[in-house]
This record gives sequence, structure tokens and C-alpha cells, in this order.
Amino acid sequence: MDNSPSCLAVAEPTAPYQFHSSSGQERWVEVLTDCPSVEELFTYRVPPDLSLQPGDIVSIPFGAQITGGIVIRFLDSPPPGLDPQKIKDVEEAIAAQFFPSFYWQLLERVARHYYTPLIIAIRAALPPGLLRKSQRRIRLNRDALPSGAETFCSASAQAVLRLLQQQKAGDYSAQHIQRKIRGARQGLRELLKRGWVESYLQPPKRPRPKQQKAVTLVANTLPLDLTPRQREVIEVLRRKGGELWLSELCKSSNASSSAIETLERKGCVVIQYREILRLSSEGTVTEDSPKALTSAQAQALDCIRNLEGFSRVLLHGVTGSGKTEVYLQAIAPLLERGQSALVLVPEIGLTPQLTDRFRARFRDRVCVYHSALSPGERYDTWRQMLQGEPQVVIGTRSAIFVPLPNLGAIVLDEEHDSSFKQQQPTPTYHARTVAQWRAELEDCPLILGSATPSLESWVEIQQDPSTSCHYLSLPERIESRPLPPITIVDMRRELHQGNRSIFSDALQTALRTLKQQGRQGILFIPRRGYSTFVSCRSCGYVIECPDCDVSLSYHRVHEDATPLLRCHYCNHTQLHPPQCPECASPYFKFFGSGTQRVAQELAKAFPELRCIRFDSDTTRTKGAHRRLLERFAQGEADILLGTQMLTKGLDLAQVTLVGVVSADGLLHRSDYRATERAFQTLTQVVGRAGRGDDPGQAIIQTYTPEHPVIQAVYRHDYHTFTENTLKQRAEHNYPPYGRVILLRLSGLDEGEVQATAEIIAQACHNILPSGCEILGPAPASIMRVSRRYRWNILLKFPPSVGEKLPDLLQLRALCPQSISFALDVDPLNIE
Ligand SMILES: Nc1ncnc2c1ncn2[C@@H]1O[C@H](COP(=O)(O)OP(=O)(O)OP(=O)(O)O)[C@@H](O)[C@H]1O
Ligand SMILES: [Zn+2]
Ligand SMILES: [Zn+2]
Repeated sequence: MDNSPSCLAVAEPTAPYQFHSSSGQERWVEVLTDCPSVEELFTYRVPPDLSLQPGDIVSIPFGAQITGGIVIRFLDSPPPGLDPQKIKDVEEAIAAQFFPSFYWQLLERVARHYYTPLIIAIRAALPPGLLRKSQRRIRLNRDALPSGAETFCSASAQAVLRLLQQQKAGDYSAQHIQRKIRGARQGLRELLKRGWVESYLQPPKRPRPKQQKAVTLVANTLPLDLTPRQREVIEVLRRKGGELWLSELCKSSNASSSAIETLERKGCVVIQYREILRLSSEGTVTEDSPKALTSAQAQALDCIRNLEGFSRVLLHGVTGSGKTEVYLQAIAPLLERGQSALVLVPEIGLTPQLTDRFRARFRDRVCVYHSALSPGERYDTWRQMLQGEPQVVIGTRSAIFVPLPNLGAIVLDEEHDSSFKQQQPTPTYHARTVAQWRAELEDCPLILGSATPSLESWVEIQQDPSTSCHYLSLPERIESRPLPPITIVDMRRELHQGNRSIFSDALQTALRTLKQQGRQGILFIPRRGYSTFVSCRSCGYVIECPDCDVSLSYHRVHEDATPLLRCHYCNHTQLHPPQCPECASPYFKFFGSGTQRVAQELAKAFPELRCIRFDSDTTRTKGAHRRLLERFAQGEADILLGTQMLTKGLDLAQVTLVGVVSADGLLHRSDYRATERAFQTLTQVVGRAGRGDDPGQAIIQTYTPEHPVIQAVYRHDYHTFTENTLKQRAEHNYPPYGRVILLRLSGLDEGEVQATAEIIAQACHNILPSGCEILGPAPASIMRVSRRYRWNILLKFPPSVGEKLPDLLQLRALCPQSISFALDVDPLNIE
């Protein structure tokens, strides 16, 4: 245990004293280890036969384990006060040059801003599995085992022996044994001492590049003794460009692999293992060439193409104004110059169209990166990027960390979208913030695109007087198509007039004509299963999750399926009881207007309308988003019905109607950002209508038609809405003026969580500069999730505090082990 934190301190680069061994110059490196609790750098010796560079990933002995680590810097001498004899060797180099030079600065900044240890920031950035720990395993030593061994040892040792003997190899990870057997540690120690088992370290299994045999044609002139059949195979290979995977050549030339091996012996071809990259590719696309731009697009493009070095662009284009075409034409010359581009999108599954458009334009120079890729795919995508070929990487928020060398631009499409913010685990980074730092470090432009820019981006662009900041506007849709006119329906009046259906008269009329005209419509219901709680009509009893303070939602996969109740927080699932558990009333039904309920009502009222449901229930499987959207695009349904998911970037010419079944679910929330988000969501969903030649219309149903958000959406008035909202934010020092940090505490014991929250709030009073506000502690709006009680403290910093905030991580020391403490910097969700 030489390298335990207590005896190996962080090595400071100090006055060099030369240390030479007889074998020549020795070298040491400082390594960042992959242990959650370790935040220091440790010194290791570099074996003479190992060549390393900063940024390499290595495996190192650490305590009793072998772990992964990253080489940070070299030392000329071992740190003073450390016995050079005790410094361990780096075991093995695992991956070379994984990080471009600026990379550390970026991750250090992320770590600092979001109060996260550097290693945690690194973990968020790297593909999983690169730094996985090795395993300590226990193996039965059958040769040393006397017969009737059990009778000699303690009960826990007996249990361990029995467990190991059950398995043929007699070999389990120590962790598995400890999980299976109570007090296994004791028993293991005993067995190790007796020599009946042995303990060993299994090096971490890392995702390895996948290899496959490839055949390359090498002979210019063919030997004379080839058979006609052999010549045929060579001819196939030549026609296909002289290089093919062995399996493909076998297939297309109808030859066996041994026949091709014969050709290798004759010196005509070479068969070699090549790395095949598991890059994600789905869907087929047809080729496409740049469109002639509208004048607004041309102006925007002109500005972007003339940017030099770091600059920020806000591309504010109304829905359907052709922002994607601007990105495409801005990126094309970068690729020509040998540079790459990074395009971030909210959720890749929801935007297959955007990915397809990039593929159609840039073919195989487009690469997709997101967290739903398998570890192997992510690992390969990384390796592929490091080769430095110019390319476009399209990805979700974590893609902001991909190691693309020579970056020419970063684009954030739908930059207002809240999925760019990681809420948990730490670092709770916002990809837009990180993108700006990265663009600064790489000295390249950052392009933020949206029809409804976030208030942050709006204010920053307006307030920055520097020449590196540009506001570009696309105020009109392509071909001067109008934005869809909006009808606001007061649902109170509908009820008053005797319409008890969830569809207003106006919406019913529109749905009826839709079918007649052979067009398509979108029905939007805020949030999955919103208010689909189950309650008793006799006594009012509502079924709640046993572990969370929320009502369960009603779910039914299809008409005949067993109805289930599910918790949207912890996924607790149970059967729907036939009667009220409280009063046994049979009138025990689900309420509300989730997607399922609306689908059923729609089927009842308009049996002729075919409907596709698009929500998290129907899109669980891989590729489901794409399939459903494709079916809808091909006219297999008249109505696409869904939640927030379908507000994002959908561009279908035949959609002429958008109906918002109930906007109220968006309006009434306890969060100060609720109105901004409601405005964005409604504007985006309305913007799906009328994007083709046929004019569109939108119908918004609500019980509060006078709400300022509804009014602003109705008038397509981003500017007034934004000015009014900003006034309120400024008054209360909320972002984008002041800053906010949320401290989240949770634990199983209600009293303990509350008491800890109070202690921490008190401590905040002592460390925060004057002018800061401490709100709470208060219970989270859903107080209990998965049995854990949750309390929040909201810290508000006035604009004058700027970036300099006190060290809040010291607060963690005030929490007992049983309480979890998380810091959400610039939170988007404070409910
Ligand atoms: N210059 C152009 N000429 C003709 N069609 C164009 C042009 N530019 C874009 N389009 C088409 O207009 C449609 C809308 O473009 P796009 O989807 O990029 O809009 P957007 O600004 O991203 O909208 P949203 O914010 O609503 O997603 C697309 O079908 C696109 O192919
Ligand atoms: Zn009841
Ligand atoms: Zn629950």
C-alpha cells in the first residue's frame, strides 16, 4: 500500500535535483488515477522500455488494485521526501495521445466552474470503460485443499469455500463473494492464510478495437500460373478498388477464404487484420447539393464565413426559416480546408432529419456521437476522430468533449433546449457554456441557432459590444411562407357551452377537414402522462407511489393490454386495482389527458383518423423514433400525437394542423423558468405547421387564455415576451443577471436531512459574500423520491459577484455519510 494517499502527496514541481541510476536517465510521471475519492496526482516511475507522453492513458498499481490513469506531466526528479525506491512503475500504456493539447484546460475549467474534482470531469468526458478499474478475484487452490477442509474452519470461511466449489473454475471476483456472503472478508482472510484460496488481480477489460481481415491487391502483373477462376477473383478485387474485407471478397467473387489465401501465397494479394470501426450508422440517405439561399440566409452565411478566430453568433431564425441550410453551407468550406465541425443537438433520436440532411450533404464525413451508443461504438468513434480526418460530428451534450483535432466551428442547434444541461450526476455542466470555453480555446466560432433563443444567449449577445459577437436574424420562413395563424380556445367557455369533450369545437372542425383534404396534423400534450393519475370518483382517493410523493400514472400499451400504474420518478410499477383500495368503489378510473387518453378519445370521436403515438412509451426501443417518424412522413397516419419530444426540429411539408390539447400543464409550475420554457415549447410546436406549400394553422386549448405566455405565442412575439421576462429576472437577480446555485440534499431519514440542510444553510451565511441570498432550506417540490427525502437550498448571487464564488465544496464536510450532497451550478430545474 505504498501509494496510499497519506504517504504520497501531490508532487509540486520544485528545484530539480538530478537523480541518475546506473541504467541511465530515469523518468517519473504524475498520473491522475481513476479512483472516485482521489483528487491528487501520484508519481510513478516510467520503465525504460515504455515511451509515454502527457495525455496518454496508462494502467498503474494503486494500493492493492490496478487502475487506469492519465499521464499529466513529467518530472525530472522524484518529489523530495519520497523514497525513490518506493515509487512504483507504470504498468502499461493503454492508449496514446488521447487528448489534444487544449483539452486539460477545458476540463479544468469545467471542474472549477461546476465544483467537481478534475477526475470526475474527466469521467464525464471520456467514453466509459477507458479507465475502468481492474478486479480483485479469488481462486480456489484445489491442490492445497485437504479433504473435509470445511470442518477445520469458521462458518464464513465454510460459506466462501462452498460458493467457490460450486463453480467449475472455482473463481469469483472478491466483490461477488462479498455480496453473496455475509462477513466474507473474515472468512477470506482465513482461507488465504491457510493457502486454500489465492487472490489475484485481473487486468481491466477494455474495449478493444475490433479487427477484421482485409484483402489488398499487391501484384501489378499477375503470375502466369493462375487459373481462370483465380484471375476472376483478382478481377473482382481490382474492380472494387483493390481492397475489400475478406468476407466481402468471398461473397462477391463466390470464392472460399482458402482460395484467397492461395492467392496470397502466390504473392498477388495480402491478407491483414484491419481495425473496423463500430461507427453508428442508420438509415439511408440520398445525395443532396447546396440550395440557393434566401437573402437573409445569404447574409447570415456571409457573416459566418468571414469570421476569424473565436467569435459568437446567435442565429435567430423563426421556425422553418432554414437554419440548417446555413449550418451546412457554413461547414462545407471548413471541411475543404481540412478542418472539422462539431454540431450539438438536443436529442439525437428526436432529430433523425437533421442527421440525415448532414449525411446527404457530407456523406461519410458525418459521424454521430451520443450516450446511447454502446461503449465499443463510443470508444471507436473517439479513436476514429483522433486520426484527424476532417469531419462533422453530430452529437448530444456529451459530444462537446469529443477529441476532434483542428476544430473549425461549433454549432448548437436549438440552443435554448434544456437537455443541453446535465442535471445529474456532477459535473452539472451546460454544453452551451462548455462550448463557449472550447471555442475560445480552439479559437473558432460558436454558432447558436434557435427560433426561441434562451434569455442567457439573448442577453449576452445584446450586451457584448465586441466585434466578435454577432446577432443574425432570419425573420421569415423559406419562400416567405407565413407563420401559422393561431386560434386560442378558452376551454372554460367550451365547458360552459356544454362541450365536455377534450377537443374543442374548433379543434374538432379542423380535425374533420384534415382528413377531407388529405393532410396531416400534430396533437401535442405537454409531458408524458401529465396528470394521468388514478383516483376514486366516490371518495377522491388517489393512488400514490409507495416510495415517492407523486401519484402513479396510468399506462396501457394497447387496448387489450393489462392496465398498469407506474411512477414516473422511480419506475415503480403495479397492477391497476379493479376497485378503490380505500372505499371499494368500482368507480376507480384514471383522470387527466395523457397521450393514451387523448389517443383513445381521438379514436372514439374520429375513428377514420389514423394516429401514431409518439411518447416515451412508444419510443423505448432503439431506432423507434426514426421508425415512427418515417411512418408518419410516408403518410401511414393522419395524426402524430405526442409530448415534448415532437416539438424538436420536425420538418414535414404535409403537416398543416397543430393542436395543443391543453397548454396549462406547461404554464403552472413552481420554477422561475417555467414561463420561458412554456413560451419556447409552444412556439416550437406551433412552428411545425405550414412548412410546405399548404398554409398551416395552430389551435391552442387552455383554461387561462389571458396568460402572458399564451398571448405572446399567439402574436409570435418573441421580443416583447423576452423584454418583459427579463425585467422580472433582473428585479429578482435571477439569471441571466444574477447567478444561482442549487444545493440538493437527500437521505432516508427525514429529520436528518432537514437538520443537515439547516446546518449547511447556516454555514452558507458565514462563507457567502454580502449581497448573496440564501433561499431555504426547503423541501423539494416532490419531497420524496425512491424513499429518499429531498431538501434544497438555493443560493442567489448578485451580478456584482461575477465568476468569483466562494468554495462551496467545503460544505460537503458538514454532511454525514448518510446524506448525499449535490451542487447544481446554474440549475435549469429547481423544482
Ligand atoms: N434556401 C432554401 N431554399 C429552399 N428550401 C430551403 C432553403 N433553405 C431551407 N430550405 C428548406 O426549408 C425547410 C425548413 O428548413 P429548416 O428545417 O432548416 O428550418 P429551421 O430554421 O431549422 O426550422 P426549425 O427551427 O423550425 O427547426 C427545410 O425543408 C429545408 O430543406
Ligand atoms: Zn374510494
Ligand atoms: Zn416512485
